[in-house]
Amino acid sequence: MTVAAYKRIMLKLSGEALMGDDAYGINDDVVSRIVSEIGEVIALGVQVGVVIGGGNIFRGMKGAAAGMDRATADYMGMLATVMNAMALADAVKRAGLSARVQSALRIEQVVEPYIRGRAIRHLEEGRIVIFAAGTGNPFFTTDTAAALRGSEMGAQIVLKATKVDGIYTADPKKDPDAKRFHRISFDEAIGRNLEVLDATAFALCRDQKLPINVFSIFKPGALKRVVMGEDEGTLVHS
Ligand SMILES: Nc1ncnc2c1ncn2[C@@H]1O[C@H](COP(=O)(O)OP(=O)(O)O)[C@@H](O)[C@H]1O
Ligand SMILES: O=c1ccn([C@@H]2O[C@H](COP(=O)(O)OP(=O)(O)O)[C@@H](O)[C@H]2O)c(=O)[nH]1
Repeated sequence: MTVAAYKRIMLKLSGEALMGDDAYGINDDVVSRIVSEIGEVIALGVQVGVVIGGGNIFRGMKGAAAGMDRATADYMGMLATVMNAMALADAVKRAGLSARVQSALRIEQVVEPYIRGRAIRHLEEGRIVIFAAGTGNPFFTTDTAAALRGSEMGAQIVLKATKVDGIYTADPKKDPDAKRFHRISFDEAIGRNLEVLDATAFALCRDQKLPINVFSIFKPGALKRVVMGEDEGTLVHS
């Protein structure tokens, strides 16, 4: 029998990645593929929490840059993550798996509020818990929400599925000579000011000794490889 390296994981899915090649919103094929990959790790007996982004619909910084009040724009960004969470949960259910959405902002006619003990119970029951509305606070990101919920849930690792296949010496979209790290320590990642995750998320994970793996959301099978402890993407360690 194949044995996963982790019993409980916190997966951060970028909102923008859900768009696929579309200009906006949620691409059904992309979401179905992600769901089937999550299904593969659930089948290994791994408990899966998901923190979902909202960048495909609204980003607070963009609103603020256009002259909006930053906190107002950030609340709009958090609401965008609730829509993504609902779409993902719906796709999970269509795939025959079980999911619950918990929101950091109260919106109870729509989804459950975030209640830590209840979320842990859902995970123990084998349900995928989708954490919506980030941390519930403006001026934060969903990367930080993944670090926070990962810590609260007692996850053994935070997995950031994103547009690049790991952490590079510089932004690989801007610098073609950038080299990928297989492993990097928190101190080095923070010291080098690498922008692939925000500093708050890095710092929280470092304090909690919660490792992070950054890998490509577009690479089929990458999630399972990470969960099996194989060399995939970049591991950030203490
Ligand atoms: N050193 C780096 N290594 C890898 N990616 C980097 C680095 N610096 C900046 N990036 C950029 O960070 C992006 C991922 O961060 P972000 O856009 O916040 O992702 P997400 O939407 O998945 O949260 C990548 O698409 C990449 O262009
Ligand atoms: O704790 C949080 C998490 C998110 N956001 C807002 O929600 C938006 C969408 O989240 P994010 O940019 O992290 O999504 P992603 O990049 O993963 O698509 C952000 O731009 C912020 O405006 C916030 O204010 N607080």
